[in-house]
Amino acid sequence: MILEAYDDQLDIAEPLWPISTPCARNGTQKYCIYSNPDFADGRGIIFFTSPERAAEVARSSAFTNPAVVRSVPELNAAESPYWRVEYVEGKGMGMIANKNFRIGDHIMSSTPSFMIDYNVFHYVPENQVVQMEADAASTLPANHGAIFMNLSTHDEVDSYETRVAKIILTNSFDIEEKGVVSREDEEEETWYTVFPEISRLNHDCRANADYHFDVTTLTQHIHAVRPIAAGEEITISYVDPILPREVRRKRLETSWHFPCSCSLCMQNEHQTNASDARIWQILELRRQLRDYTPGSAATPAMGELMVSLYEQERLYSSMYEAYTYAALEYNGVGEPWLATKYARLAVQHGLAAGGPEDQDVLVMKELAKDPWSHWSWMLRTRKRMNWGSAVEQ
Ligand SMILES: C[S@@+](CC[C@H](N)C(=O)[O-])C[C@H]1O[C@@H](n2cnc3c(N)ncnc32)[C@H](O)[C@@H]1O
Repeated sequence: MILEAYDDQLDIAEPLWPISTPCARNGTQKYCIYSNPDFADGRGIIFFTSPERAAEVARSSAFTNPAVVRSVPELNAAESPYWRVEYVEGKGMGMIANKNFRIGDHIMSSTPSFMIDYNVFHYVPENQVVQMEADAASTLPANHGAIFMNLSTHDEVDSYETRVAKIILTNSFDIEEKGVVSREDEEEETWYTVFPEISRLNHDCRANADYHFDVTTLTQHIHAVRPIAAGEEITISYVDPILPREVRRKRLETSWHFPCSCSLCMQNEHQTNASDARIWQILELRRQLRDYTPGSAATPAMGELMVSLYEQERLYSSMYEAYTYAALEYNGVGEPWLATKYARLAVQHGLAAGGPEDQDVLVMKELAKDPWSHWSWMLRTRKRMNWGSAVEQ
């Protein structure tokens, strides 16, 4: 692995990325630090990626039209009437609600400190990644740098370099977005991303808030997915919530290195067995409801059962999935009113959890507008009765 100076890059030059460090090269692959301290009115942002991706990022709307980023409410707020950062027993710092929130209420929004292309971890040796991350962190504007360097490292660290690496490891979200670099022919890419203020949110298997990323503003948004009372801790789920307890616990131990002590993990044996049984039933129902062949056994009653199981399981951030299944089943047998009821609920809950671009939200908006013209109208009936030329087998 060779470290290369920045100035041999072809198409990335000032003022797109005013600050850089030497690049790492591995065969034809090349990965560099691209830092822009002017991003989001002087908040700053760092990318660790290839020159081609950095060039595309710099052409995206968040860079070419700063007004779109500026228009986000509560953007990068260091303090807020909505929340405060406070020590929480057994979890380190956490975020506490300063007011009551209703489902769908916006809590906070933040732009990243770092966005690291996942390929970096495949092509650049670990010690070099650590050194480049450390060099990059020092390019953040002072205020942003101080917030970033104060984030949790989960456990003790002994050097500046390890601190930066551990902060990134402890606080990153996987941002899987087509569109950060928008090339149709590309597979969806993943960016390992730190949003500093949002990093104070601790885990709960039945979280009361959820997040989604807006690619046009490079912003992570947090919304309430159930009513939150002033004084309650605001939480998100670090793992897929639709997993049996032992699997959730193991994932948290392996990936996050803390034992799960949320209310769901601490239930007694009867409650745990009942919860796990519901999870297995949800997974089986999901398989049947996703089956669109003529032989599918899916019915509206299964959609209703799915909604009930999600409610019993307190799957607040996923409720919109259950409503979506129910809406599609009712529409699939020609019940427009119940289909519309569930489609509206799916949109209401989905906007908070998945955001306006979420696939279920888009499909449910269409269904709620006109169930009769929706692709799902009488789909089950048509398939089972083998009606019409549009029937796929
Ligand atoms: C993204 S940070 C969350 C904020 C962190 N507590 C702080 O002090 O900044 C993730 C770290 O918080 C701690 N953490 C988060 N959720 C937790 C939970 N439910 N129980 C115990 N520790 C938790 C773990 O140390 C984890 O590595």
